[in-house]
Amino acid sequence: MQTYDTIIVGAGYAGLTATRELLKAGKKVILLEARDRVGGRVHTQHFEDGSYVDLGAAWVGPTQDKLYALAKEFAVETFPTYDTGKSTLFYNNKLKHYKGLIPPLPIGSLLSLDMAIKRINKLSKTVDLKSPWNTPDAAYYDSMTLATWMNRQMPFNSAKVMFKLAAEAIWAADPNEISMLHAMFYTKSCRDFDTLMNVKNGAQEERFVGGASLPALRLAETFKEHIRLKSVVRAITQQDNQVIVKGDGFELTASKVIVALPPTLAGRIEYAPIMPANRDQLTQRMPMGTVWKTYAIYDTPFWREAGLNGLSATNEGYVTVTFDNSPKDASKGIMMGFVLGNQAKAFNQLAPEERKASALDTFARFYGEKARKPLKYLDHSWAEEEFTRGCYAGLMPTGAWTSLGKALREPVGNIHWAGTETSDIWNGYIEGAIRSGERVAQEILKS
Ligand SMILES: Cc1cc2nc3c(=O)[nH]c(=O)nc-3n(C[C@H](O)[C@H](O)[C@H](O)COP(=O)(O)OP(=O)(O)OC[C@H]3O[C@@H](n4cnc5c(N)ncnc54)[C@H](O)[C@@H]3O)c2cc1C
Repeated sequence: MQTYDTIIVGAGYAGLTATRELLKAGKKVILLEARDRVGGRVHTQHFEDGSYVDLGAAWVGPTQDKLYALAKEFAVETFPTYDTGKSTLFYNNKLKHYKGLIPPLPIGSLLSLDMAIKRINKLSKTVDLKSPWNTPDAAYYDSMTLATWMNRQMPFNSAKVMFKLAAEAIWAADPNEISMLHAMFYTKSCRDFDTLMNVKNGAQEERFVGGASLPALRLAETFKEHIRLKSVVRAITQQDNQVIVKGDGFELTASKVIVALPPTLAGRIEYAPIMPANRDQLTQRMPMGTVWKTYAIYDTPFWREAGLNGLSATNEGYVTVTFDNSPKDASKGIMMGFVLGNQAKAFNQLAPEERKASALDTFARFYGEKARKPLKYLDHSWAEEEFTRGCYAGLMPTGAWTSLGKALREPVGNIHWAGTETSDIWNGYIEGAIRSGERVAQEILKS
């Protein structure tokens, strides 16, 4: 049986980072990855004509310093998300184009929306990021969903609708699925609500030339002899101060194991002895969000000629938010539409042709009839991926942070936990995954 200092499970950005850090420290390690590729929730799909789309993560923005550093180290260029021109809103059967960040709504609704955003920013400042359960009034905020809080905050329906659209785009979940304490934690973890929503000075500010997988692929290339693809880990046994990791056709031992998976997937591994009750219960309570990305690829980004920036929102249909995802040189026009939360759960049940017709209907409503005739249409569901089961990340429903949150990062014997869900900074993002990989490597080196 092969023996290692550390076995790392999962070659997303978290597992890759942990592997690199431990190799730097001279440790004997192996990284086991279920899929036939590295990158996990980041997957750039390339086409024969040279174009590409990010099926998973795509954007990087200010304060995501670790991801920027990695991109720089591996000579991956970033470029601004296109946002020149007017945004589009289809609401109450009316199509409106507008400049800047403020949607064309009645003044009462705008004030109500603005107050709600200010309020969530203020509340989020009170969160103890390292121990959210120690936040003042943690039990109170953990006893209500984000939806309950929204209903109390916003008397105007259109303010609520706009806030809901933003929340769905931020969490890929319905606000009734998320604890208010989690929403506050996540908001602070990513700076503030404005950062989460915005393109300029926000989480959607830039993309990667060549796609968001490129830094991961280039990093993995530097230690490829330490990575085993197509190696699904099924069972982890702790015995005699050693850990035995079993999968289909392999059995390896190590002093330590890092599980760098979303908690719900970590919970599907068979442990012996079984996990402590609170760890097991936690992994039963952290569902993944639900999201589809839909893409229509055109000869040119024709909406730009009409002065539109490709940023749109609507509360009708399945696709509710769109972005211009054309390449830096605009050699193609690529429109990306998100289907999020409950819309995504309904979209899951449509036939491929129905999904295509519905997404193109929405694009045509925003950008005219030309949008109905793309060179290519594709869509992608993360809930159907065996080794992800939903996106963007694992979410905390009511009660989970305050009753079980401690079990999220706490090692169990010689098993340590990583992955973006364990990060207190940029939780849910690539940046959080990288930081979790660095944190877990230090945890192991110090133990
Ligand atoms: C549609 C979408 C849009 C997103 N947009 C953005 C964005 O714009 N910017 C951003 O920063 N983030 C975004 N994210 C989130 C980002 O992708 C994740 O936060 C990040 O990639 C998580 O990395 P990770 O290493 O923690 O986990 P993962 O990437 O999930 O890595 C876990 C790895 O473990 C493997 N695995 C699973 N089970 C097993 C097993 N039993 N044995 C062995 N291996 C296993 C998986 O195949 C995977 O490779 C988005 C995600 C999605 C899906």
